[in-house]
This record gives sequence, C-alpha cells and structure tokens, in this order.
Amino acid sequence: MIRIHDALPQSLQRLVPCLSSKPWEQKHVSSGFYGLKSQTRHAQKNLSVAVFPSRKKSLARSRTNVFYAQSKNVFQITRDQMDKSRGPWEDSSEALDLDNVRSTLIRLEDSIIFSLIERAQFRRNDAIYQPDAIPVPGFDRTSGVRYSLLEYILREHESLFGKLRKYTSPDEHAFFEDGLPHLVLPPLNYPKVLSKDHDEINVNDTILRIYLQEIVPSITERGDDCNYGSAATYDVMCLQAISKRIHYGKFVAEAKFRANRETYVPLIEKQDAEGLMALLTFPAVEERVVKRVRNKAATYGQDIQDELVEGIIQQEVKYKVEPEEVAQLYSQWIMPITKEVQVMYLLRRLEDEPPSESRNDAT
Ligand SMILES: O=C(O)C(=O)C[C@]1(C(=O)O)C=C[C@@H](O)C=C1
Repeated sequence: MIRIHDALPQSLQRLVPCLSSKPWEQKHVSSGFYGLKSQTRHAQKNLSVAVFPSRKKSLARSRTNVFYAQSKNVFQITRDQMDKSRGPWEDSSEALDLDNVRSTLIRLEDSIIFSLIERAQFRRNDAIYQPDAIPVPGFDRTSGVRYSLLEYILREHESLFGKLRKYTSPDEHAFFEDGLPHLVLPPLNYPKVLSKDHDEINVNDTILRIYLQEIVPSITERGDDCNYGSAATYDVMCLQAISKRIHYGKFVAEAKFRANRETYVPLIEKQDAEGLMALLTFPAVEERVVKRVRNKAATYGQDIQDELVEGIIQQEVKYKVEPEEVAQLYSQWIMPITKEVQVMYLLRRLEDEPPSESRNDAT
C-alpha cells in the first residue's frame, strides 16, 4: 500500500498539506487504465487528490480550484477553465502512450500465469464443463438445458460483481452479457478514451472456446479429483485474466492510432483489415513477449527454497505449468486474438468522427 503523502510530487507535498495539518483520509486505491491510482479526500478542506505514482503526476481539486502537479511544477487552474479546456476526448495522451499501455500488458501476464498455475494443481475434471453433469440451479433460457458448473459460476460471478459496476469499466467485458444485473452503485463517469461503441467488441465467446478446447487440456492432467469447486473457481480467474488482456487490445489500438493517425486513417477508410493487421504487428515485440512469459512461467512455477541454489533455473525442475505451454498459449492464441481485437476496433475507429476531408487535422 502506498502512502499517499509520499506519492505526491514534492511540489504538491509542500502546497497541499499546508492547507491543514489534519491527516488525509484515504478513500480509494485502484488500478485502472491510468495505472495505479489513489484518491484521497481531505474532509476539512473538501479537497480531493488523485495520485498517479507511476506517472509522477497528481491532481488536487477543491470546489473551485484544481492544482495539477507534474514533476516539480504545480499549476493552478479554476474548475471552469478545466471544464472548458476539455474536448470531447479526454487528454489521456500520457495514459495512451504505447509504452504505458504495453506496461499494463506486462502486468497482466502475471495475473494470467498465476491463475494458470493455480488451475493446474487440479485434474482436468471434465464434469465441470459438461452441461447438466453437476446439478447446479440454473438453466439455459432457450434450450432448457442445465448449465455446466463453469457457466453457472461464471454467471454468478458476473451477476455479483456486475452489481458493483465492474462491467461499466471500459477494460472489463462480461462473458454472459445477457445475465448482467442492475447496478447497486451509480455508474461512474469514465473519461472518454476509447471510441464510441467500443463495448460492442467482445470476443469472450472465442476466448471461452479456446480455453476449453486448447488451454485446459494443455495445462492439466487428465482425470477427476472431485475438486470441482476449486478448479472451476480458478477457471473463472484464468478466463477473466485472459479476457482482460485480450480486450486491452482496444487501448493498444487507440494508442497506435493516436501516434500514427495519418497512416491509419487511409487504411480505415478503405476498411483494409489486412493492411491494419500488418501495420500494428511488431514481430520483434512478439518475440520478446514470448520469451518473457516463458521465463516468468519457469520462475513462478518452481518451488523456491529458503536457500537459493546458484543456477537453480538450469536444474531439473518440475514446473507447476510447463513454461513452453505458456509460451505457446501466448504465441498461438493470446497475441493473435489481441491483434484481432485491435483490427476490429480500428475498423470502426472513425465512426465516432464527423466525415471530413480534414480528418488528419483533428486531434
Ligand atoms: O505491443 C504491441 O504493439 C501490441 O500490439 C501487443 C502485441 C501483443 O499482443 O503482445 C500484439 C501485436 C504486436 O505485434 C506486438 C505485441
């Protein structure tokens, strides 16, 4: 847990605390598409602070003023000025810097690999995936067939977390959108970073199919150990981590589009999917991703002893998940589907903008 005060750039540390000596009350720490973000509210001064430690940037807002600090500089603007300066798109240039977006993809690798390791400790347990094999209290509306245990747990999970507005976040996608509940918390006003209707792009059907047909068989041993609840719970974790990573392709695509608009626009206008795919593909980056996830799977998937033996990586090790399986999962499925999401997103990227000859001038 970061200490808010420590995370503030020095200049804002000097400016903001002098308004009162009362301690700051921490309200909220979250990680979103801006990276780790903390929000605090200063009860006495009605001042709230949002800190983006990884960006060395913070915002302090009162009812009338906004202090914006970056590195050693502090700017003060009125809320009015801030509202007027906001265009239809938020200034998310920093958040959408390709290096920052890629660092989120790197962080998501850890969630995927850890969930796979957890799932792999149990047998395949095919009964989890067969409709009607386990008597869950849920039936398909059209066919009347009882859900599989996995579908039941996934629907229940989405129903609970959906109430807490999980699926209103632009980086979350439900597997069963038909089952999403009413919100019990009011919707949040997310900054507009992605283009309109981006939420119509949802490839979770493909992800679920690949997970069941390819991934589960590659990471688990055949057989049934009756640990249905645990195994299905980790299936949900794996699916959600993979889904988040793949749909993050929308942010990757938006970053690439903003950085290289004049090259993307003609391809989008021609609806040239192949051209877009070629433009957004970086084989050297893909090679590095595969190497890195192989190394991570080898490192996280070992039993680490209290005494580290030199050269442990080279020793005969029984990995919890074969590093090569994780490498292949990335090269065969995760990266190709992430790229498909990028192409789908880009093909629709200009729908949000007025048709104009001066498209290349828009910011
Ligand atoms: O890093 C990028 O540029 C991405 O588009 C992400 C990604 C990936 O899925 O990891 C996909 C396509 C590129 O060829 C390289 C990597």
